[in-house]
Amino acid sequence: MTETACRLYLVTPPVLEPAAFAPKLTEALDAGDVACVQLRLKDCSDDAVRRACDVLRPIAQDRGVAFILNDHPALARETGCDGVHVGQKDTPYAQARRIVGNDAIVGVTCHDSRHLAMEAGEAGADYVAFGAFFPTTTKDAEFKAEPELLRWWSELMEVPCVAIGGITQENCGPLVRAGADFLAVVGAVWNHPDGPGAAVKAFNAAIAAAESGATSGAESGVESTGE
Ligand SMILES: Cc1ncc(COP(=O)(O)OP(=O)(O)O)c(N)n1
Ligand SMILES: Cc1nc(C(=O)O)sc1CCOP(=O)(O)O
Ligand SMILES: [Mg+2]
Repeated sequence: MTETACRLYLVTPPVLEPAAFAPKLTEALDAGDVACVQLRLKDCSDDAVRRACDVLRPIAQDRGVAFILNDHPALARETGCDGVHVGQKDTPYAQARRIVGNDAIVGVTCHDSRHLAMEAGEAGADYVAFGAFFPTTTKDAEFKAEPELLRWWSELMEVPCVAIGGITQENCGPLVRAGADFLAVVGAVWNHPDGPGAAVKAFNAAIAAAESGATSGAESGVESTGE
């Protein structure tokens, strides 16, 4: 499996039934290169999060893919996740770090803000996330980011940056060329008409093409995908 400099960061749908979702996750991870999976469940109980972690975490970790929990540092630690992702309205970075420990991954949403990203990076975040780069139907995204932010960050800083929001196999090229270390994706993988495996393969090809300087078939709009 070819590993590109920019890698795929899968984020789960906000509502899922773990047993039904498990084969989809397996298909995605067995299809190509994925660096990380984030379990992002919204509007559900802590026990539902625990149950989903118990089913889905081993699928990722057995394949050497990091499993990160969104929003819940204490549950991330309790359930053996590799880390946690926190936003600006969630547990503050320093508290999340204290809860999960120094060996775990802590990623921080920074919207379109250089200031928030520098704060998070200086505090010790393992990555900063910028977005939304494109319109998305997965959530009401309040902020809009431009590829130039990724270029500025990656030229100046060592801390990896994640791009998120409406990213597809067709539109990801400029983000890859601007220096995104990871592309975080929901809809374009889980809603892909040919399934999540085909979606991961198409992302891997689009990222490799962007890194080699080519404009891929996907980027030129030849292939169609989910939202
Ligand atoms: C990789 C990544 N980037 C950004 C987010 C968004 O986090 P947040 O702003 O806390 O919003 P919710 O996802 O919690 O709705 C993310 N989850 N992952
Ligand atoms: C969870 C999330 N956070 C965003 C942000 O801008 O911080 S955009 C987003 C949704 C990403 O889903 P999709 O790949 O389907 O657009
Ligand atoms: Mg959050």
